[in-house]
Amino acid sequence: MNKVYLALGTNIEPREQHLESGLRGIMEHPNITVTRQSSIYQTAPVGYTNQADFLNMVIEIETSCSPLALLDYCQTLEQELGRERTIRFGPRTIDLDILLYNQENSKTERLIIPHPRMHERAFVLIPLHEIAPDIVIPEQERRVSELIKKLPGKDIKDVSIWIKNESADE
Ligand SMILES: Nc1ncnc2c1ncn2[C@@H]1O[C@H](COP(=O)(O)OP(=O)(O)OP(=O)(O)O)[C@@H](O)[C@H]1O
Ligand SMILES: Nc1nc2c(c(=O)[nH]1)N=C(CO)CN2
Repeated sequence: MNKVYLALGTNIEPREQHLESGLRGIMEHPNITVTRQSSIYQTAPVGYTNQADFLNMVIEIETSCSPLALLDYCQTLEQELGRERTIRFGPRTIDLDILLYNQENSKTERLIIPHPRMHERAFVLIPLHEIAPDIVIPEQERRVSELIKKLPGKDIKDVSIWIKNESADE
């Protein structure tokens, strides 16, 4: 079995529903077991900043799928959930990124593992730290708990725990 970390993100309403649909899609795959999931975080947009805040989370899965099979499946789910690719780093109903695949280091045209921007993104490192603080990021050769300390204070302030509003579902 392979231990993999995935990042989920959405900034189009209804954001919680999109996150839940993405998570459900992952759970429904016969060869994937979700073993841990972080809290949901509300995060200010990074990169292209003229867009709504995101909800982000990170999950740990065990899977017999290859990295490329996993990428195919994530992209199919993104399509099914109505993601349109327009602006780079722009708004999306659901974004599913592969962060880590065991301790592998690989670069192909379609897939780079570890995800090339994960080590500098508070919206990835903070949820990842909640579920796997001691995991080492290959290439960086640093634990998540060390990388998080290098984040600028401003980036950390842009990430806060999202408290689910139960009454919003009624
Ligand atoms: N680790 C990875 N996880 C997901 N996609 C990846 C990865 N490495 C490379 N890619 C490639 O990146 C392409 C663009 O992905 P996507 O549209 O999700 O980017 P983005 O979400 O806008 O930006 P970012 O990758 O910075 O989160 C995908 O088509 C995929 O082939
Ligand atoms: N806060 C936040 N910002 C982003 C995100 C994201 O998931 N959360 N995803 C991006 C492209 O993948 C670009 N910027």
